[in-house]
Amino acid sequence: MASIHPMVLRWGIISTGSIAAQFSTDLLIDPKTRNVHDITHKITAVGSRTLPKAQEFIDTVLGGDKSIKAYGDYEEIWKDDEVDVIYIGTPHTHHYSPSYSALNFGKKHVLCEKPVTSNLAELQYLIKPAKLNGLFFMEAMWTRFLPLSLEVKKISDGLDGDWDLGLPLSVHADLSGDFNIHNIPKTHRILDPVLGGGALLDLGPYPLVWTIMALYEHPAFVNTNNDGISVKGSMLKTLPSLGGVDCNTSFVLNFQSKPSSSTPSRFAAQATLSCSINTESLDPGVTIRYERGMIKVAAPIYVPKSFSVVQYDGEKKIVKEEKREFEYVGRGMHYQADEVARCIRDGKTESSLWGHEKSLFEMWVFDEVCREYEFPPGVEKVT
Ligand SMILES: NC(=O)C1=CN([C@@H]2O[C@H](COP(=O)(O)OP(=O)(O)OC[C@H]3O[C@@H](n4cnc5c(N)ncnc54)[C@H](OP(=O)(O)O)[C@@H]3O)[C@@H](O)[C@H]2O)C=CC1
Ligand SMILES: O=C1OC[C@@H](O)[C@H](O)[C@H]1O
Repeated sequence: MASIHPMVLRWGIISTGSIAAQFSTDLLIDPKTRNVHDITHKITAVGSRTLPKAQEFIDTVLGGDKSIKAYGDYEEIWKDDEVDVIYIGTPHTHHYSPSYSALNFGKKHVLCEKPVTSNLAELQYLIKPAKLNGLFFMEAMWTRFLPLSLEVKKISDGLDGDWDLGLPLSVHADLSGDFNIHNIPKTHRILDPVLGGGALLDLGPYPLVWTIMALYEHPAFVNTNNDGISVKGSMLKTLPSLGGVDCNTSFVLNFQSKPSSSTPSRFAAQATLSCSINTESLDPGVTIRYERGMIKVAAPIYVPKSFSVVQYDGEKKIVKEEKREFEYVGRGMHYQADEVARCIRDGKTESSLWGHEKSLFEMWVFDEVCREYEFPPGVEKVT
């Protein structure tokens, strides 16, 4: 519905790397061109470790807009009264400190890149000041907000009247990328253990988000403090000369819950997930099998452009099939930004689609998978 006075959310951007540029570019798209009329986004400040980089980012990515302030450190961003919410796009192991300062000292809302922290303990420590200060805080799990994801979820949950696939039985999901690991500098964030290098923390969030959508959030899965969920992981690491980070990681999650009054069948499903930094993704990147059908999501699973669904009869004969394709204005990172704006406007401290509980679950899973991996001393700020 059109609003006469769209709420203007003022963003401060922390860091000037590749994803900060992509996210900021999506923020610049006029929401009206996306048929969004109730909120709008304005970047008011950019903070970098060096002032020239902040200014260069404004000049090259943000069209040289003179109204945007450039800062030569991150602290100035959370001190700025013209910033409502801070976007953090630093490497994984540098998510905790700026998030903590913004929430605790700056009393600013925060959207922080994935993985939200290096471990579960760090995340638990961030949620405390967020709650205490009544601030919105979310991991930038943009995939959860894509229109494609919302449609897959409706079918998967049995809420699309045209489809009746039954309960999910299994998820297979992979996100990989050939980062050319033998030829990039050892200081690249994908290899450097100090920056949280390796496959799991960088790519693992995406196979997991599809599992969370299909299984963890399924209306028939009754979750009692994760009691019905088990995790096992296996990591193949790079040679020490390449940092010794995880190169190929697989993890399996079992979800089981007893029948409830609303769901007479027992919920039992397995997710088999993988991520690699030395090879391409599998395509389709996600396959979800159900009692009476299957959904396949095309790679890349962080921003898929199509999915297909089939439904079977009792003899496993296909009775119905469909492929749906999607196009997004920009990269598609604005859907999560719109969610942030609406939550803040409505006084919410977390999103109902990707709230603290889901990020806590993600970091718990990663801690379990990482049992055989140790960060260099001092990298984890809370243990
Ligand atoms: N949602 C998505 O699709 C994607 C998310 N990401 C996430 O975003 C984060 C950043 O990734 P990406 O943009 O590719 O990384 P880049 O290396 O391109 O950028 C990271 C930026 O962080 C800042 N920074 C702060 N401390 C350090 C440090 N010690 N070493 C290096 N840079 C530092 C730098 O900005 P400055 O010098 O200005 O301070 C740098 O430009 C990761 O956590 C990743 O998981 C990445 C890609 C896609
Ligand atoms: O979030 C991400 O998605 C795309 C990948 O290429 C990137 O490394 C990762 O950080």
